[in-house]
Amino acid sequence: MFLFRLGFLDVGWLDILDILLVAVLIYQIYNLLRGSVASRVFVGYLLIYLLYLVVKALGLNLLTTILEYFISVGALALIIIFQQEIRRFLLLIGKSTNVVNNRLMRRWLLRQPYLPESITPLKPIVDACKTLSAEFSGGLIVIERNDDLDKYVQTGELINANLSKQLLLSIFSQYSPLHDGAVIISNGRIVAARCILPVSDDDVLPPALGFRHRAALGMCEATDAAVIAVSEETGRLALAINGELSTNLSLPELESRLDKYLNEPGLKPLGNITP
Ligand SMILES: Nc1ncnc2c1ncn2[C@@H]1O[C@H](COP(=O)(O)OP(=O)(O)OP(=O)(O)O)[C@@H](O)[C@H]1O
Repeated sequence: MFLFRLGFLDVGWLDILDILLVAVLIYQIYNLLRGSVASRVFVGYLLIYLLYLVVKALGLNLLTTILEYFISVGALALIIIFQQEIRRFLLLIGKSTNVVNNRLMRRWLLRQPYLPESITPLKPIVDACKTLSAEFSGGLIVIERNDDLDKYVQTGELINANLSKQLLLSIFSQYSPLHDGAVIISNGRIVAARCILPVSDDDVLPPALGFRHRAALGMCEATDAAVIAVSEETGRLALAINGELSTNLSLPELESRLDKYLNEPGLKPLGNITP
C-alpha cells in the first residue's frame, strides 16, 4: 500500500486514512469541548503528552518514567473530569445510530410498511411564535422529525388536536393550566402539552438563558427534533437543532432554518412555510 516517500518516511493509503480519521476525531472533540473549562484541561493534557514524546525521543529516562505515570493516572482523571462531555458525545453517537427510535430505520430494517404521514405545516407554528414573541409570552415547541418522541409525550397532557396558531396561543397563555413545559407537535397535530424535556448540562450556555433554553438544547441533544424556545423575559426566539442552540433569531431566520432542517430530502415531508 506504498504511496510516496516523505524524507525517510514511507507514506501509504492506510497512513493517509489514519491521519484523516485522527483529524476528524480531534475536530469532533474540539467541537464538543469548545469554550468550556474542559477544553483548557484537554489542551494541558495534550501539551504534557507532547512533552512526554519529546523527552522520550531525547532518551531522558527518569523524566520519561515520571511523565508516563502522570499520563496513565491522567487518563483516568480525564474520564472523571470529562464525564459530562463523554456522556454528551455518546448520546450524540447513540442518537445518530438510534435504530429503535428512528422511524425511517425501523421501516427499512423491520420491513414495516410505509404508512403515508400527514404533514406538519410550519406556518401556524411560526405565526404563533411571532405573537408569543411580541407579547412576551414564553413558549417551548418541539417539532418531531424522525425520532419517536412518545417517551416525552407521556410526561405531559395528551391533546391530539389539529395544529393551529390559536390553539398554540391558548396553550401558552399565562392563564392556561397547560402553559408550563413544552408542546410536542407531530404529523400536523399537537400531540401533547406540559411535557417535560431533558435538560442540557452544557456549560457553554450564557447564564442569562435559563431552564427553558436548557430544555430546548437538551431535547435536541437527545433526539433529532427541532425545538423552538420563545423567551418570556425578552421575547427573543431561539431554535435548537442537532445539539446546537441558535439564539436571537429573527422570524425569517427561524422560518428558513426550520424549513431547511425539517424539509431536508430523505425525510418524511413536513410541508412548506408560506409567508
Ligand atoms: N425541563 C423542562 N421541560 C419543559 N419545560 C421546561 C423545562 N424547564 C423549564 N421549562 C419551562 O421554562 C419555563 C421558564 O424557565 P426559565 O425562566 O428558567 O427559562 P429561561 O430559559 O430563562 O426562559 P425565559 O427567557 O422565558 O425566562 C418554565 O416555567 C417551564 O415552563
